[in-house]
Amino acid sequence: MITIENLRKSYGKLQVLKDVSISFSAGKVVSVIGPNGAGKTTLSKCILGMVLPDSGDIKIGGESILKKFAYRSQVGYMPQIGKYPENMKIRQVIEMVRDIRKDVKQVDEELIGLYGLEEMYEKRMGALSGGTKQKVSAALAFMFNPQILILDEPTAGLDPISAEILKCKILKEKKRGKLILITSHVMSEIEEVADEVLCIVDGQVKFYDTIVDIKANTQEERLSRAIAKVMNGED
Ligand SMILES: Nc1ncnc2c1ncn2[C@@H]1O[C@H](COP(=O)(O)OP(=O)(O)OP(=O)(O)O)[C@@H](O)[C@H]1O
Repeated sequence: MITIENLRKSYGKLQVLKDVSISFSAGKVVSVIGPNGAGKTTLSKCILGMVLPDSGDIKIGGESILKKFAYRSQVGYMPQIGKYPENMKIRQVIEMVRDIRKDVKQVDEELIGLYGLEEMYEKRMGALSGGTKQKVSAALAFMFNPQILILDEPTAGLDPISAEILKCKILKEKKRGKLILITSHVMSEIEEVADEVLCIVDGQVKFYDTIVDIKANTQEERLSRAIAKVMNGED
């Protein structure tokens, strides 16, 4: 579904992505892990078209997406921290985005309902708690039925019940054939929702494997220990 070929990106003298090549298939949840500053968000932003790589290519369904726009309607994004106009009400933000995406006839409002956002529609974005803002971001990411979802630390800041709702939604959409890339540092969460783990260290792919194989190869039941073993080269 997504093929990344020899991707490189530098910010000034800092080389953030160093020749990254990888393919992701539909119907999978892939957890993107790695130390702070490893290049995870930069990779996501390249796929989203928010950052232009210096060289290499990204293909979706076999076609290069670089400098193209139409494909973006197929990619939903939930940022780590959503930035919204402080004075707009939740209702206005949702209406505005719906207006931009008038082409989509069947909107998915499940998260709006499950998070009870309608009851808070008249609250201004600037007055919301961090967690409620996250719920708005999650609802918007899933709203237009994108084939690809990129979720950056999606449950950070959500209370346990709200996090559970989001995890169920992720699994439901995966079953419908979507590709979901999740950046997360929470191993228990990765274990619950992901099929595969992509580990990026210092701008390079350290490993990319299924959770089943990572555990089998390291003979570890717990994913955190299995990953620590792979990182230390003990498998
Ligand atoms: N717009 C930018 N200009 C300059 N440097 C940047 C920019 N965006 C990111 N960087 C740098 O690129 C490196 C990789 O950042 P990135 O956000 O991709 O890391 P990450 O793996 O997502 O980290 P984290 O786990 O902390 O979110 C970091 O050193 C960061 O400071």
